[in-house]
Amino acid sequence: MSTAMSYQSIYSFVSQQSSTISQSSRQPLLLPTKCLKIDSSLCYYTSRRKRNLSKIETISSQISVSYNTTLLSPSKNIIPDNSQKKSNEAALILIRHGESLWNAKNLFTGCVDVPLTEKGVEEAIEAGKISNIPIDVIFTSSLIRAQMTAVLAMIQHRRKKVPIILHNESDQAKSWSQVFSEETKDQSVPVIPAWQLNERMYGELQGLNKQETAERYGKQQVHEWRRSYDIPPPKGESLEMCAERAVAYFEENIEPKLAAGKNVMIAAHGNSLRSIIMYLDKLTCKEVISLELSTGIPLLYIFKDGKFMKRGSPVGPTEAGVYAYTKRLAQYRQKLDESSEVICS
Ligand SMILES: O=C(O)[C@H](O)COP(=O)(O)O
Repeated sequence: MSTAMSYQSIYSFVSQQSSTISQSSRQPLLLPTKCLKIDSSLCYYTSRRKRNLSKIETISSQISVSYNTTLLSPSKNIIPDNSQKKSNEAALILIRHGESLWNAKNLFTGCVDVPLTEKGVEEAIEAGKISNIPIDVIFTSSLIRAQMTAVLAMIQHRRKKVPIILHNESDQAKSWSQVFSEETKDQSVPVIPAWQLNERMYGELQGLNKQETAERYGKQQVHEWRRSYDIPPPKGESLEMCAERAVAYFEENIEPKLAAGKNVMIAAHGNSLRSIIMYLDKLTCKEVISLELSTGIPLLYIFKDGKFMKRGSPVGPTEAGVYAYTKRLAQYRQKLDESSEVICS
Protein backbone atom coordinates (compact mmCIF):
# COMPACT_ATOMS: atom_id res chain seq x y z
CA MET A 1 0.00 0.00 0.00
CA SER A 2 1.30 3.46 -0.76
CA THR A 3 1.88 5.90 2.02
CA ALA A 4 -0.56 8.77 2.07
CA MET A 5 2.10 11.50 2.09
CA SER A 6 -0.26 14.39 1.65
CA TYR A 7 -2.08 13.23 4.74
CA GLN A 8 0.98 13.16 6.83
CA SER A 9 1.83 16.70 5.85
CA ILE A 10 -1.67 18.13 5.96
CA TYR A 11 -2.47 16.53 9.24
CA SER A 12 0.88 16.54 10.91
CA PHE A 13 -0.88 18.45 13.66
CA VAL A 14 -2.28 15.20 14.90
CA SER A 15 1.14 13.94 15.85
CA GLN A 16 1.77 16.99 18.01
CA GLN A 17 0.52 16.72 21.54
CA SER A 18 -0.88 20.24 21.76
CA SER A 19 -2.40 20.11 18.35
CA THR A 20 -4.76 22.48 16.70
CA ILE A 21 -7.02 21.75 13.83
CA SER A 22 -7.57 23.96 10.91
CA GLN A 23 -11.20 23.76 10.20
CA SER A 24 -13.80 26.02 8.75
CA SER A 25 -17.42 25.92 9.73
CA ARG A 26 -19.03 22.93 8.19
CA GLN A 27 -21.34 23.45 5.27
CA PRO A 28 -24.12 21.35 3.93
CA LEU A 29 -22.79 18.70 1.57
CA LEU A 30 -20.34 20.34 -0.76
CA LEU A 31 -18.46 17.80 -2.78
CA PRO A 32 -15.61 18.90 -4.95
CA THR A 33 -16.37 17.98 -8.49
CA LYS A 34 -13.60 19.96 -10.14
CA CYS A 35 -10.06 20.77 -9.19
CA LEU A 36 -9.09 24.38 -9.52
CA LYS A 37 -5.49 25.35 -10.01
CA ILE A 38 -5.26 26.97 -6.63
CA ASP A 39 -3.43 25.98 -3.51
CA SER A 40 -5.25 22.76 -2.85
CA SER A 41 -4.31 22.65 0.81
CA LEU A 42 -6.07 25.95 1.40
CA CYS A 43 -9.03 26.10 -0.86
CA TYR A 44 -11.76 23.87 -2.06
CA TYR A 45 -13.72 24.40 -5.15
CA THR A 46 -16.92 22.87 -4.11
CA SER A 47 -19.73 22.49 -6.48
CA ARG A 48 -22.95 21.23 -5.08
CA ARG A 49 -24.68 18.02 -5.88
CA LYS A 50 -27.33 19.78 -7.91
CA ARG A 51 -29.07 21.19 -4.84
CA ASN A 52 -26.20 23.08 -3.20
CA LEU A 53 -24.78 26.34 -4.45
CA SER A 54 -21.29 26.31 -5.91
CA LYS A 55 -18.77 28.18 -3.89
CA ILE A 56 -15.16 28.46 -2.98
CA GLU A 57 -14.57 27.60 0.59
CA THR A 58 -11.36 28.67 2.26
CA ILE A 59 -9.95 27.21 5.41
CA SER A 60 -9.35 30.18 7.57
CA SER A 61 -8.68 30.46 11.22
CA GLN A 62 -7.25 27.73 13.33
CA ILE A 63 -9.34 26.58 16.18
CA SER A 64 -7.91 24.92 19.20
CA VAL A 65 -9.07 21.43 19.91
CA SER A 66 -8.17 19.64 23.08
CA TYR A 67 -8.33 15.91 23.44
CA ASN A 68 -11.53 14.72 24.95
CA THR A 69 -10.59 12.88 28.04
CA THR A 70 -13.97 11.24 28.44
CA LEU A 71 -13.61 9.45 25.15
CA LEU A 72 -9.90 8.98 24.85
CA SER A 73 -8.44 8.41 28.26
CA PRO A 74 -7.91 4.82 29.19
CA SER A 75 -10.01 3.83 32.12
CA LYS A 76 -9.79 0.86 34.42
CA ASN A 77 -13.54 0.76 34.54
CA ILE A 78 -16.09 0.70 31.85
CA ILE A 79 -17.34 4.22 31.30
CA PRO A 80 -21.02 4.54 32.11
CA ASP A 81 -23.11 5.00 29.00
CA ASN A 82 -24.14 8.18 27.30
CA SER A 83 -25.73 9.72 30.36
CA GLN A 84 -22.25 10.93 31.35
CA LYS A 85 -21.26 12.06 27.90
CA LYS A 86 -21.35 15.69 26.90
CA SER A 87 -24.63 15.86 25.08
CA ASN A 88 -23.39 18.05 22.26
CA GLU A 89 -20.70 15.66 21.08
CA ALA A 90 -20.51 12.18 19.70
CA ALA A 91 -17.90 9.77 18.41
CA LEU A 92 -17.77 8.52 14.85
CA ILE A 93 -15.68 5.43 14.15
CA LEU A 94 -14.99 4.41 10.57
CA ILE A 95 -13.68 0.94 9.77
CA ARG A 96 -12.80 -0.45 6.39
CA HIS A 97 -13.69 -4.16 6.41
CA GLY A 98 -10.98 -6.71 7.19
CA GLU A 99 -9.14 -8.49 4.40
CA SER A 100 -11.52 -10.33 2.05
CA LEU A 101 -10.83 -13.49 0.06
CA TRP A 102 -10.54 -11.36 -3.07
CA ASN A 103 -8.27 -8.79 -1.38
CA ALA A 104 -6.00 -11.73 -0.68
CA LYS A 105 -6.13 -12.81 -4.35
CA ASN A 106 -5.63 -9.18 -5.50
CA LEU A 107 -8.89 -9.15 -7.46
CA PHE A 108 -11.10 -6.13 -8.11
CA THR A 109 -14.11 -6.76 -5.89
CA GLY A 110 -16.42 -3.73 -5.97
CA CYS A 111 -20.00 -4.86 -5.35
CA VAL A 112 -19.29 -8.59 -5.52
CA ASP A 113 -20.23 -10.02 -2.13
CA VAL A 114 -17.08 -11.80 -0.91
CA PRO A 115 -16.46 -12.84 2.73
CA LEU A 116 -13.43 -12.22 4.93
CA THR A 117 -10.29 -14.33 5.10
CA GLU A 118 -9.07 -15.66 8.43
CA LYS A 119 -6.73 -12.67 8.57
CA GLY A 120 -9.73 -10.41 7.89
CA VAL A 121 -11.61 -12.02 10.76
CA GLU A 122 -8.65 -11.37 13.06
CA GLU A 123 -8.39 -7.77 11.87
CA ALA A 124 -12.06 -7.23 12.61
CA ILE A 125 -11.77 -8.73 16.09
CA GLU A 126 -8.70 -6.60 16.74
CA ALA A 127 -10.54 -3.49 15.54
CA GLY A 128 -13.17 -4.06 18.21
CA LYS A 129 -10.58 -3.63 20.94
CA ILE A 130 -9.96 -0.04 19.98
CA SER A 131 -11.50 1.74 22.82
CA ASN A 132 -13.90 2.12 25.59
CA ILE A 133 -16.21 4.22 23.49
CA PRO A 134 -19.78 2.98 23.86
CA ILE A 135 -21.27 2.37 20.42
CA ASP A 136 -24.95 3.30 20.11
CA VAL A 137 -25.55 2.35 16.49
CA ILE A 138 -23.64 0.70 13.67
CA PHE A 139 -24.09 1.33 9.97
CA THR A 140 -22.70 -1.15 7.47
CA SER A 141 -22.95 -1.70 3.75
CA SER A 142 -25.15 -4.51 2.51
CA LEU A 143 -22.05 -6.59 1.72
CA ILE A 144 -21.00 -9.45 3.97
CA ARG A 145 -17.37 -8.39 4.40
CA ALA A 146 -18.49 -5.14 6.05
CA GLN A 147 -21.17 -6.84 8.12
CA MET A 148 -18.76 -9.54 9.31
CA THR A 149 -16.33 -6.80 10.30
CA ALA A 150 -18.97 -4.92 12.27
CA VAL A 151 -20.25 -7.89 14.22
CA LEU A 152 -16.82 -9.39 14.87
CA ALA A 153 -15.58 -6.04 16.12
CA MET A 154 -18.47 -5.90 18.56
CA ILE A 155 -17.66 -9.35 19.92
CA GLN A 156 -14.38 -7.92 21.19
CA HIS A 157 -15.72 -4.54 22.16
CA ARG A 158 -15.35 -3.82 25.84
CA ARG A 159 -19.04 -3.05 26.31
CA LYS A 160 -20.04 -6.58 25.38
CA LYS A 161 -23.26 -5.42 23.79
CA VAL A 162 -24.82 -7.71 21.21
CA PRO A 163 -24.87 -6.42 17.63
CA ILE A 164 -28.28 -7.08 16.07
CA ILE A 165 -28.71 -6.69 12.33
CA LEU A 166 -31.93 -4.85 11.53
CA HIS A 167 -34.11 -6.30 8.79
CA ASN A 168 -36.18 -3.48 7.43
CA GLU A 169 -36.41 -4.86 3.90
CA SER A 170 -40.13 -5.59 4.32
CA ASP A 171 -42.80 -4.93 6.93
CA GLN A 172 -42.90 -8.62 7.71
CA ALA A 173 -39.14 -8.90 8.15
CA LYS A 174 -39.28 -5.86 10.43
CA SER A 175 -42.15 -7.19 12.48
CA TRP A 176 -40.74 -10.72 12.78
CA SER A 177 -37.40 -9.49 14.12
CA GLN A 178 -38.75 -7.35 16.96
CA VAL A 179 -37.30 -7.54 20.46
CA PHE A 180 -39.80 -7.30 23.33
CA SER A 181 -37.55 -6.71 26.31
CA GLU A 182 -36.28 -3.21 27.07
CA GLU A 183 -33.46 -4.70 29.11
CA THR A 184 -32.36 -6.87 26.22
CA LYS A 185 -32.61 -3.88 23.88
CA ASP A 186 -30.33 -1.95 26.22
CA GLN A 187 -27.77 -4.71 25.91
CA SER A 188 -27.90 -4.59 22.11
CA VAL A 189 -26.48 -2.38 19.39
CA PRO A 190 -28.56 -2.00 16.23
CA VAL A 191 -26.68 -2.71 13.01
CA ILE A 192 -28.24 -0.91 10.04
CA PRO A 193 -27.27 -2.23 6.60
CA ALA A 194 -27.40 0.23 3.70
CA TRP A 195 -26.46 -0.50 0.07
CA GLN A 196 -25.47 3.15 -0.28
CA LEU A 197 -22.37 2.38 1.81
CA ASN A 198 -21.32 -0.43 -0.54
CA GLU A 199 -17.95 -0.42 -2.26
CA ARG A 200 -17.85 1.56 -5.51
CA MET A 201 -19.16 -0.57 -8.36
CA TYR A 202 -16.01 -1.55 -10.24
CA GLY A 203 -17.82 -2.34 -13.52
CA GLU A 204 -16.02 -4.61 -15.93
CA LEU A 205 -12.99 -4.78 -13.67
CA GLN A 206 -14.86 -6.87 -11.06
CA GLY A 207 -13.16 -10.26 -10.71
CA LEU A 208 -10.05 -9.20 -12.69
CA ASN A 209 -6.60 -9.44 -11.16
CA LYS A 210 -5.24 -5.96 -10.34
CA GLN A 211 -1.68 -6.75 -11.37
CA GLU A 212 -2.71 -8.36 -14.67
CA THR A 213 -5.05 -5.46 -15.42
CA ALA A 214 -2.17 -3.01 -14.89
CA GLU A 215 0.01 -5.04 -17.23
CA ARG A 216 -2.72 -5.09 -19.85
CA TYR A 217 -3.95 -1.48 -19.71
CA GLY A 218 -0.90 0.24 -18.21
CA LYS A 219 -0.19 1.24 -14.62
CA GLN A 220 -1.20 4.85 -15.19
CA GLN A 221 -4.61 3.94 -16.60
CA VAL A 222 -5.35 1.50 -13.80
CA HIS A 223 -4.20 4.01 -11.18
CA GLU A 224 -6.62 6.55 -12.65
CA TRP A 225 -9.46 4.05 -12.51
CA ARG A 226 -8.62 3.20 -8.92
CA ARG A 227 -7.76 6.54 -7.42
CA SER A 228 -8.93 9.46 -9.55
CA TYR A 229 -11.97 11.36 -8.40
CA ASP A 230 -13.98 11.53 -11.57
CA ILE A 231 -12.68 8.87 -13.99
CA PRO A 232 -14.89 5.76 -13.78
CA PRO A 233 -13.54 2.30 -14.51
CA PRO A 234 -15.22 0.72 -17.59
CA LYS A 235 -18.99 0.61 -16.90
CA GLY A 236 -18.33 1.24 -13.20
CA GLU A 237 -18.59 4.09 -10.72
CA SER A 238 -16.04 6.85 -10.28
CA LEU A 239 -15.31 7.96 -6.72
CA GLU A 240 -17.50 10.96 -7.46
CA MET A 241 -20.44 8.71 -8.36
CA CYS A 242 -19.84 6.59 -5.27
CA ALA A 243 -19.77 9.77 -3.16
CA GLU A 244 -23.12 10.88 -4.55
CA ARG A 245 -24.88 7.99 -2.81
CA ALA A 246 -22.56 7.34 0.16
CA VAL A 247 -22.29 10.96 1.31
CA ALA A 248 -25.99 11.61 0.74
CA TYR A 249 -26.75 8.59 2.95
CA PHE A 250 -24.28 9.83 5.55
CA GLU A 251 -25.90 13.27 5.61
CA GLU A 252 -29.44 12.02 5.72
CA ASN A 253 -29.15 9.05 8.07
CA ILE A 254 -25.91 9.17 10.04
CA GLU A 255 -25.36 12.84 10.81
CA PRO A 256 -28.73 13.16 12.57
CA LYS A 257 -27.70 10.34 14.93
CA LEU A 258 -24.43 12.10 15.71
CA ALA A 259 -26.26 15.37 16.20
CA ALA A 260 -28.48 13.58 18.73
CA GLY A 261 -25.35 12.58 20.68
CA LYS A 262 -25.23 8.95 19.51
CA ASN A 263 -21.85 7.31 19.01
CA VAL A 264 -21.77 5.74 15.58
CA MET A 265 -19.59 3.10 13.96
CA ILE A 266 -19.53 2.68 10.18
CA ALA A 267 -18.11 -0.54 8.77
CA ALA A 268 -17.76 -0.10 5.03
CA HIS A 269 -15.26 -0.11 2.17
CA GLY A 270 -12.14 1.54 0.84
CA ASN A 271 -13.91 3.81 -1.61
CA SER A 272 -17.24 4.46 0.13
CA LEU A 273 -15.20 5.51 3.19
CA ARG A 274 -12.77 7.55 1.09
CA SER A 275 -15.73 9.53 -0.21
CA ILE A 276 -17.10 10.04 3.30
CA ILE A 277 -13.67 11.10 4.60
CA MET A 278 -13.38 13.50 1.67
CA TYR A 279 -16.60 15.08 2.87
CA LEU A 280 -15.63 15.11 6.57
CA ASP A 281 -12.16 16.52 5.97
CA LYS A 282 -13.10 18.72 3.03
CA LEU A 283 -10.48 17.19 0.82
CA THR A 284 -10.00 18.34 -2.71
CA CYS A 285 -10.25 15.89 -5.58
CA LYS A 286 -6.47 16.16 -5.79
CA GLU A 287 -5.90 15.34 -2.14
CA VAL A 288 -8.21 12.35 -2.15
CA ILE A 289 -6.01 10.60 -4.72
CA SER A 290 -3.40 9.82 -2.09
CA LEU A 291 -5.89 8.77 0.58
CA GLU A 292 -5.40 5.07 1.26
CA LEU A 293 -7.28 3.13 3.91
CA SER A 294 -5.95 -0.06 5.42
CA THR A 295 -8.26 -2.99 6.05
CA GLY A 296 -9.52 -3.29 9.62
CA ILE A 297 -8.05 -0.02 10.93
CA PRO A 298 -10.53 2.09 12.86
CA LEU A 299 -10.49 5.87 12.44
CA LEU A 300 -11.97 8.11 15.07
CA TYR A 301 -13.72 11.46 14.68
CA ILE A 302 -15.48 13.58 17.26
CA PHE A 303 -18.60 15.40 16.13
CA LYS A 304 -19.09 18.54 18.12
CA ASP A 305 -21.03 21.73 17.48
CA GLY A 306 -21.72 20.60 13.94
CA LYS A 307 -18.05 19.99 13.13
CA PHE A 308 -16.03 16.85 12.65
CA MET A 309 -12.67 16.71 14.40
CA LYS A 310 -10.30 13.98 13.38
CA ARG A 311 -8.68 12.03 16.18
CA GLY A 312 -6.69 9.61 14.03
CA SER A 313 -6.47 5.93 14.58
CA PRO A 314 -5.89 4.42 18.00
CA VAL A 315 -3.68 1.66 16.68
CA GLY A 316 0.03 0.99 16.53
CA PRO A 317 2.34 2.08 13.71
CA THR A 318 2.20 -1.25 11.93
CA GLU A 319 0.90 0.07 8.63
CA ALA A 320 2.84 2.60 6.61
CA GLY A 321 -0.24 4.13 5.09
CA VAL A 322 -2.41 4.35 8.14
CA TYR A 323 -4.45 7.46 7.93
CA ALA A 324 -3.55 10.06 10.51
CA TYR A 325 -1.70 7.69 12.76
CA THR A 326 -0.61 9.42 15.92
CA LYS A 327 1.90 8.42 18.52
CA ARG A 328 -0.34 9.61 21.29
CA LEU A 329 -3.20 7.41 20.19
CA ALA A 330 -0.91 4.41 19.83
CA GLN A 331 0.18 4.92 23.43
CA TYR A 332 -3.44 5.18 24.42
CA ARG A 333 -4.17 1.89 22.71
CA GLN A 334 -1.21 0.24 24.40
CA LYS A 335 -2.43 1.37 27.80
CA LEU A 336 -5.85 -0.02 27.02
CA ASP A 337 -4.33 -3.37 26.15
CA GLU A 338 -2.34 -3.36 29.37
CA SER A 339 -5.45 -2.71 31.40
CA SER A 340 -7.74 -4.96 29.38
CA GLU A 341 -7.61 -7.77 31.87
CA VAL A 342 -9.09 -5.50 34.50
CA ILE A 343 -11.66 -4.02 32.10
CA CYS A 344 -12.86 -7.29 30.65
CA SER A 345 -12.87 -9.44 33.76
O1 LIG B 1 -13.18 -3.36 -4.58
C1 LIG B 1 -11.99 -3.61 -4.40
O2 LIG B 1 -11.31 -4.28 -5.20
C2 LIG B 1 -11.30 -3.11 -3.17
O3 LIG B 1 -12.14 -3.22 -2.11
C3 LIG B 1 -10.89 -1.68 -3.32
O4 LIG B 1 -10.07 -1.65 -4.38
P1 LIG B 1 -9.14 -0.44 -4.79
O5 LIG B 1 -8.07 -0.30 -3.76
O6 LIG B 1 -8.64 -0.85 -6.13
O7 LIG B 1 -10.02 0.78 -4.89
